[in-house]
Amino acid sequence: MIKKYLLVTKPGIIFGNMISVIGGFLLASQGSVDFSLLFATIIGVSLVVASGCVFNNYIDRDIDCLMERTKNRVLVQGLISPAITILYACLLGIAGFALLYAYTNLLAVEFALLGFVVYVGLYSLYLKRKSVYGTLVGSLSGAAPPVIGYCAVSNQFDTGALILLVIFSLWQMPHSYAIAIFRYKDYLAASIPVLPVKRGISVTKNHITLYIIGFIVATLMLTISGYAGYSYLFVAAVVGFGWLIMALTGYKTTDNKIWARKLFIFSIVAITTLSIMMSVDYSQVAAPESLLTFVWP
Ligand code: HEM
Ligand SMILES: CC(C)=CCC/C(C)=C/CC/C(C)=C/COP(=O)(O)OP(=O)(O)O
Repeated sequence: MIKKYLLVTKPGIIFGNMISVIGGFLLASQGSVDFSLLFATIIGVSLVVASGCVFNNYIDRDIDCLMERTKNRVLVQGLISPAITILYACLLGIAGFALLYAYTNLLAVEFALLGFVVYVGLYSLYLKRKSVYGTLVGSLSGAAPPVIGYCAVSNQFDTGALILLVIFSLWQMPHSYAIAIFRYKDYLAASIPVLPVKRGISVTKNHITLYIIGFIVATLMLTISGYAGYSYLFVAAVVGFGWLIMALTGYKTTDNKIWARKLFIFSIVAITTLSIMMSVDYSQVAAPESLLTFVWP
């Protein structure tokens, strides 16, 4: 009974985002951690992400039934009624936003709202089905959780927050493209315009290589800008160049599916490792200038 209500929230994605929330939060904390704020931020963001995922699953029922990977999902099987699904998604979202509003700050709430609107509104409702740029727009939503974690502490969108946004946005492109390659038949069957389907696997390999190079530069900028230390820099360089070398083997591989699945698995290892390293190897920076002070209208 309960299991279907857990599965419909995409626990794997929630867990992955939780790691990046903690990474952003601890990076901004710079050693002085407010654990009650951390707990509220983790739960609040997880509830908002869960809400977004339930809405996404509700919206995607018609295409999920066409893909091997998703055809057995809870809503495709009709295990939860549409009305209950919508109510459940709303309750998760209300609880998450209320928690963030009560215990964090308006800037964090605004980034949660941004991530939610981009994921459910722009990506799920429209771009995923209509545009090859859906993944690029979707990556903005996936970059929201670590920025929420960071801003829950900093209460300002400074250079550190911007670098986090860029790191996580760039990371998601090879992550998603690798999936789109090893799940190529699924996306073709569901007519989802991901890059490999629209422009071919060779072009996608070029994009993957360029995005990983951009990702490496962005990850190193955290240390160069004084937000993270040299242990983080070393690990970021090893992980980034390891991922790049793995990507480059794609130009010689005889089996794109196996190569892409390895690249996807490495993407999870990469982002998890970096989230941990930025949590433990921050550096004491002077109070950074705010780049962007969102004000609530
Ligand atoms: C443009 C953004 C993203 C896209 C299009 C995307 C797409 C996907 C897809 C389709 C899967 C299922 C792969 C499979 O099972 O074959 C997946 C798995 C996964 N993704 Fe992403 N993802 C994105 C962002 C993220 C973010 C931001 C995180 C966390 C930081 C994340 C973490 C994971 C994890 C942990 C898995 C494996 C667990 C699972 O399959 O549920 N992804 N991703
Ligand atoms: C604050 C907030 C709500 C942030 C959103 C965090 C989040 C869920 C990021 C993932 C973004 C994304 C495009 C996932 C793929 O969805 P998909 O529909 O392509 O995946 P699927 O085919 O497995 O359903």
